[in-house]
Amino acid sequence: MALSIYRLLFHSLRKYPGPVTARMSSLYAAFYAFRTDLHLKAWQNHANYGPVVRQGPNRLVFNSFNALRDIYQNERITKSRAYLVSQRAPGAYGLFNAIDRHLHQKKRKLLGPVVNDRSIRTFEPTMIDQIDIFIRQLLLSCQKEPLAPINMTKRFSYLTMDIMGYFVFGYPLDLQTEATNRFMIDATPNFFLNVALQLPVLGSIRLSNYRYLRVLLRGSKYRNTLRKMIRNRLAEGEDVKSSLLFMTDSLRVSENDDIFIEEIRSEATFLLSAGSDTMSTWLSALFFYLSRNQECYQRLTREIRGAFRCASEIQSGPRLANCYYLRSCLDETLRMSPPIPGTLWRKQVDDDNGQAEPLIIDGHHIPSGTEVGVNIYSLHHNEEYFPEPFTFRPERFLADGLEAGKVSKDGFAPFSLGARGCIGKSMAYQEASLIVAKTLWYFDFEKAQGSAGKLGEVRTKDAGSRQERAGEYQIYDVFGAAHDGPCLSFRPREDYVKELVEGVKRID
Ligand code: HEM
Repeated sequence: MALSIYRLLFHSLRKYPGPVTARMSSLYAAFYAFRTDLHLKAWQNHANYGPVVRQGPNRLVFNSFNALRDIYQNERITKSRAYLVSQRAPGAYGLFNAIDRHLHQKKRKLLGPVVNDRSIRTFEPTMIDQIDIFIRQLLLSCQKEPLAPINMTKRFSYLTMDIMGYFVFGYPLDLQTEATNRFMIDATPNFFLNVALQLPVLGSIRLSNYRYLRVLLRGSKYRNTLRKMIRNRLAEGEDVKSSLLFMTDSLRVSENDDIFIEEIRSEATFLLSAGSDTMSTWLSALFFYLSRNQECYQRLTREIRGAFRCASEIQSGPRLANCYYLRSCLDETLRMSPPIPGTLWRKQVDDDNGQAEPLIIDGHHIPSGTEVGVNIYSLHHNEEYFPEPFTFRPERFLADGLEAGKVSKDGFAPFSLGARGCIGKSMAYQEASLIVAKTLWYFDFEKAQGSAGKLGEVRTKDAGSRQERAGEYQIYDVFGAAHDGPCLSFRPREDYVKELVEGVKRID
């Protein structure tokens, strides 16, 4: 009680507005994280309280691109200690939770060659093989039952995890064609992570140090499969072993394979999920918006079908890069339904004497010890930067659209920015562009008939639903985004799918 009164009346952040319960306790944000609508709550709070909101006793969330730059491109700011909840043992850090900036830099340097343009180009044929399997499975579903509703969340989750399985370990998870490994796409651990990230105190307790809790969250099946994938990779020899170096905490290869496997397991878990959950959200949301916005669908289809002469031409290069409308559809989807929709909490680093210089964020002097962040969903729906923010309008990202409202681009940050921004951004655009182009080359699609067709639409009883969200794809904030649907009906373009009919594999 006394603590709550202190936080409301005497705390150094007392002048910042916010819900009373949020100003008194972190449980406020944890509650909405538990409900999976914290992103909507943050957006509502900005509408009610303005561009700076106190979302916890010690936390301020901003809604401006100045704040975005001041926080995420600031060398004196690092991740909040709350990220330590994802640590798996004392002293063991991964790329995601390396709070120390020097350690993070070292790890990032090691990962660099794995995701640079050259290695992504080398990987492209494997990626295209997986996309072709996706296309064949769609075709197979159409042949079994014409216009059958197909749940795109499932299909994209399988596809993107299969791609990451090959990318990280050269391992065939085969989620697209076999049911055996499909437990790998469980979002439960991310849900618990997001709740824990709202409770900074857990960063000190480090819940995930408790082995049994970790097993409970990820399940032994998941852990065993990962172990198999790592062993499989190690069996390929010393060169490959060194290529996994970027995933070790010690930044060296352990002599003992068991320790080595343990070291890379948590980094691998993060990487598999970082590169697949996000992609699945992006693609599911885009197909949702295309199925509801006929003009965009028609324009994009014309662009893709006019850009290539045959399917084998659909690969990275100038033709794909010149599909500007495709790029703007991809960006508009990331804006409306960011795959990481929440607030990435940051904190000022103490200098060598344990002191911190005054920190200024968007003109505000921030007391030391305060955690700060920008909520990506709110920023992307800020009317100042994106007029009619709930309308899917890819044109706003085209060159002439940008000239009309240049400010928009500065308020667009689905991959975050700065030293901790997404390292997989180029690969993500490449993968998404190929998947969309290939699908539209071979198929026409539309929203499925009946109640199945509604899957993925905003439910009016959800918190934060207002009339303007009616055309939005429903995501649930679990650090990444959980979602379901859309269900679509596909029509193969007969002259084009003939070449695919051979080699269709049966789906379970
Ligand atoms: C739609 C696709 C994607 C989106 C929206 C996205 C978004 C993000 C965001 C917002 C972060 C910062 C997280 C934080 O500060 O806590 C991040 C980090 C990261 N992402 Fe992505 N990501 C995507 C795809 C990918 C892919 C395909 C890969 C792998 C190839 C990847 C690998 C990573 C890694 C390794 C980090 C950690 C970087 C670091 O801490 O230095 N991401 N991503």
